[in-house]
Amino acid sequence: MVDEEFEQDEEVGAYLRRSESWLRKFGNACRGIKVAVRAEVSFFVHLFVTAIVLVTGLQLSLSRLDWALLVLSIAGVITAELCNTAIERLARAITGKENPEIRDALDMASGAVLAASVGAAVVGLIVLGRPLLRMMS
Ligand SMILES: Nc1ncnc2c1ncn2[C@@H]1O[C@H](COP(=O)(O)OP(=O)(O)OP(=O)(O)O)[C@@H](O)[C@H]1O
Repeated sequence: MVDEEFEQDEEVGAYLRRSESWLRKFGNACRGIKVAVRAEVSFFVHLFVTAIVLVTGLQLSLSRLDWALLVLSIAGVITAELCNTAIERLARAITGKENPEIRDALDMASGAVLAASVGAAVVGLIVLGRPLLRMMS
């Protein structure tokens, strides 16, 4: 009986510890986003463009699929920008000297942001272009 209660307490304790660790991971992830938004001017540009796209989308009667595409594209750009910022931080922490491998890594990370941004711009044009023209004509 005492053993059973002890086992149950252990299980509850392990469950609480797991939840705490998930909460901590979530907190760390939010902190990462906050640090990146404060440190990178380009984040403000992305957030500004995101706000314009969302407000424009709300004016037009977009389908659920259109909204899904817009949200996915925005998330893709923000994800690429976060990875780029993280790689820049790591590069700075590793060395302040010129290094061809670091140059390649930084340029690839910038390429990821470029690819995600071009993709998002194309999706934005496809999704918002026609309804915007219809609204203006
Ligand atoms: N340690 C390094 N060794 C070699 N090349 C580097 C190094 N640090 C930066 N570079 C080169 O300089 C470019 C700009 O790097 P930097 O980290 O200053 O990015 P940034 O201009 O702040 O870009 P972003 O606007 O994305 O923040 C890199 O893409 C890379 O080509």
